[in-house]
Amino acid sequence: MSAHEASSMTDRGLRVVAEGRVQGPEPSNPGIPFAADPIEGLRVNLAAAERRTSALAGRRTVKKDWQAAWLVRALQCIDLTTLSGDDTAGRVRRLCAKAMHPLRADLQAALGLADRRITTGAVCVYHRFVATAVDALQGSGIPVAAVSTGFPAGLSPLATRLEEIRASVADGAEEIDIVITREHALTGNWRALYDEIRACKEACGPAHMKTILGTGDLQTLRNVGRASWVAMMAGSDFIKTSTGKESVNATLPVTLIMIRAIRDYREMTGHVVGYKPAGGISTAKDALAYLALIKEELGNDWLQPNLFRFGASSLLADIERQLDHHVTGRYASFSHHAMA
Ligand SMILES: O=C[C@H](O)COP(=O)(O)O
Repeated sequence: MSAHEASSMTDRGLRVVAEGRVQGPEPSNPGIPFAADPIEGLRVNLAAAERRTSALAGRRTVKKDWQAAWLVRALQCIDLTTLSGDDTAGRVRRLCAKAMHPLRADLQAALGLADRRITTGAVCVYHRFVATAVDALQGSGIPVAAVSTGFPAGLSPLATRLEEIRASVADGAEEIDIVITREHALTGNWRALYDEIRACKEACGPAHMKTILGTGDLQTLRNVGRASWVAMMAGSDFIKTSTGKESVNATLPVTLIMIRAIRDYREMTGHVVGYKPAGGISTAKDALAYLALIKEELGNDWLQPNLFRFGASSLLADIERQLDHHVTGRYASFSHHAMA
């Protein structure tokens, strides 16, 4: 198939990207005073959650000619992440270069998007590399997200975690991904969890706060739902599943519980909270299943980077590979794509 044929084939789908609002509503959540009722009253039906989500992964969620547009949108929602012990300034700079130009120019042109500025949603790094990333991304409008609370365990003293948040904001991070003390959730000490997250929110100042629940550590979906409520009541701008370091990271059933909590919280308070699944999401097919669930449960407003992000280190490579296939009809090897 020629690039021109592929381009007309995807035109209809890509109009969604071209005309869709990339800058839709922002999260706006000042939080509310601690309330025990939404936590104590929360019930979760595990079997129903699994039934609701099991079909998504298998079914063709989007028809072929819309897939390219959905995949480009998924790409725009990625927090392109490197969180390894062997991270270096050089690796972070390469990651930032990729975030600014996530699609090869020929591929972007073949998709009819040559005149669009397509970037990832953010770059996510350890505090040590915030200044490097801010410098590398200068002028791009791409925010830097920092994991700044003794990531990934989050067990350093609260004062140290708050200081780390303030230091990341001072270095230019516009988003802070905080990690909760899982012990508070596991022991039902919801008030302590609320106070801790509230203190982090204050330390974030103008930066958006994404609260990582460490859902794989929380033992039950009910705890996931309750921790989601506490995080939102305490003022989180986003709630996020995982650090990527737990043995189980983002899953669709966990997503269902968290996004329904977002929906119910908005109904109760009018406040809008974003969602970030993270960890282990590495294929375009996975990404499509998440987008389908978000669309069905929260609606189109959440299908844009202001309210939805994938925390992922390798998802971009597969998305680019699938888009390449869409355009050329052939699969390139992973090594063909930069940062693969
Ligand atoms: O928040 C992002 C995660 O740490 C990335 O996890 P991943 O490497 O499994 O994609």
